Amino acid sequence: ESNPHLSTPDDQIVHIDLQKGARTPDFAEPMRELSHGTLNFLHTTDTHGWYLGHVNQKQYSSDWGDFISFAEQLKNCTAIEGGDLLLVDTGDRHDGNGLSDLTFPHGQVSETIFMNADYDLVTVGNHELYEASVSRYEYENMVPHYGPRYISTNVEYLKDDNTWTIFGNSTHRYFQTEINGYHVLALSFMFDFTGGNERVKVTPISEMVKKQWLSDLLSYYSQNKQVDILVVFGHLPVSHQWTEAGLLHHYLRTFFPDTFIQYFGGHSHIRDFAMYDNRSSALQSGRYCETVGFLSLSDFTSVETADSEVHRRYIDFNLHSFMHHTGKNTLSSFETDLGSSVSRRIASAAREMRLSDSWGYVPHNFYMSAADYYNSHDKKSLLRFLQDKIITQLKPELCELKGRQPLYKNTHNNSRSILINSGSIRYDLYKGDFTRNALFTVSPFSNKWKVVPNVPKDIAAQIQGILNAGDYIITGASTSRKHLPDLLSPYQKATNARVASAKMLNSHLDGGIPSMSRDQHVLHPIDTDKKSLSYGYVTHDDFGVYGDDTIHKELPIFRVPNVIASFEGGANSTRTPYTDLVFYDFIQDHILWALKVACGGNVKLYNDLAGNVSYYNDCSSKYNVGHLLKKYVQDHWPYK
Ligand SMILES: O=c1ccn([C@@H]2O[C@H](COP(=O)(O)O)[C@@H](O)[C@H]2O)c(=O)[nH]1
Repeated sequence: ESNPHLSTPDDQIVHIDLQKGARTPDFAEPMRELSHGTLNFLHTTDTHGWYLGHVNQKQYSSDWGDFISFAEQLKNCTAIEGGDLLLVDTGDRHDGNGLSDLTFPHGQVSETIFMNADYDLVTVGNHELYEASVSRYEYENMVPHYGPRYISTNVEYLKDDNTWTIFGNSTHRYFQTEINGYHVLALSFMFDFTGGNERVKVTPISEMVKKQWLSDLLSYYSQNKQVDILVVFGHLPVSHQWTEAGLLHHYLRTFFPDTFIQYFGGHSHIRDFAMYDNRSSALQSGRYCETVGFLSLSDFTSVETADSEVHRRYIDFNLHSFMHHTGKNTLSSFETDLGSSVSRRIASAAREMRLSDSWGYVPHNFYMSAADYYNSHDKKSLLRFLQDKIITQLKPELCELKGRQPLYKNTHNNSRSILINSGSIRYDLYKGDFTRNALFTVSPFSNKWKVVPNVPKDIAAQIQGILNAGDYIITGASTSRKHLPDLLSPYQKATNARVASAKMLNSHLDGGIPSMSRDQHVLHPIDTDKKSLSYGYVTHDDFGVYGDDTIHKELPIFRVPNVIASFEGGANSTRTPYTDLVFYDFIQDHILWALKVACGGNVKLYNDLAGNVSYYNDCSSKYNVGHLLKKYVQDHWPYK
């Protein structure tokens, strides 16, 4: 690689500090600068345990130790220019990476790595709320570690003495910044999450705005205290389409009509920036340690002065970006003692967990939304690959239920269709070693498999179509599925929304180019030399298309289906007219809903089918999608 920094004696250190097998970034990539203000923020969200970095992707190959060095160095840089720097995290710190998911509870080791970062504001995400053991660990370790800096305004925790308390140190934090002495009032709100365990409670924003105690608190601060800025951070998307964000902003403005409000969001895993009015802005900083969000403000304290200056950057999570923005050109001058000790700690945790054990070599990248599932020739579609090659390896087997339930046998040679929700697929599969870590990154969920046996073929053939159809069918059906969890992840929903808006824009401009990005239509100085650019984020937000620090070529995006479905015909000669419908237990309610729709008025048929649902394979730690992938890699892509 042409890397001026690595030609120094320091190059050896690069290889020590990047985690095992990790690729060095391209230090020649073109970069947009940060513009410092008097109040600056670094924001992370939805890290999901990726503290090891993305070893197969040079663009995101830094680890959490590098991030800690970056934050420390940037704090020095902004201080020299007379600015404060605050660090903010908006939750979801596990589920999706071996480092966090190989321990019980999830996050037991990875949280201790995360906690080395000196956050000023930390809060809880929905992934801290699914499992009671995880919520307890978070409440008993992370909350005391960050003390007054860990807050939540609308999430509560049930303590052992059976009393409810706020999930954090307080509902708010009021403090002064170190350098400029700004008076900050911080609040934290999570989206309306209903899937939590029995020890947690989320009060939706629509209910919060009616709470007397909250209105008393806001009145008190607005009338009795100096508030230079309201910082509202939480596990909640910042998009204009997310109605809870608009409701919250409208409510806060009734107490603080002129105060600058800075929002930080998360959950939908995208890079995003929005302006809600001319004295507020909102930043969302992606996912999985791919992005560090940077936001700076100047002239924001008084409505009388000139317009506030707002600047945002989405920083790629690699050493090139981190060193560039802190003006360091050797690794030894960049790394801090704490940063390098955290890198070493991660390496030893990864060794203990054997995260880099690998079973074969993935020959090329497979993409969830950057390849077209609907094009059967698109060899890079992860969803099509999973559908055609991976889930078809499933066999009936019982683990927990062994001896308690008969093992399913396809005695009549039925055909078989296996369905999974696309939301269970969390990340692309990249070219390179298929490691233990990849078992968790592509699909971390430990779901079990169920079967509806003997479904008439014409009924079975409709299920995927019904589940993938647009909302108009769903709301029009007599049996609404509104109460059911989303089949898509929030990220996939955001992707589909982007595809839809790009289609609208394209059809408006030139008669319709399916699934092309808007970047095609934006005149951009760097478009002239796209060949030399690498693929990566090109973010479209309320400020335009220049927010990403590294100048990339944009990957195409394609619509993601709600569910994917394999179909295996069985041997022709003796095939029955029935199909066994096999699916992840997470989507059982959806399957039954779709079955009911497909059965139409034939209530008896539906009742007979639904009454026969049983476990097909309950060995989740051996047969979930991650493990089926591993089996395929061992059989088809072993090391030579
Ligand atoms: O067991 C599970 C749990 C969740 N999902 C999918 O994930 C989203 C939730 O997204 P988060 O970003 O994790 O909050 C849910 O809607 C499902 O699509 C799953 O497939 N299996």
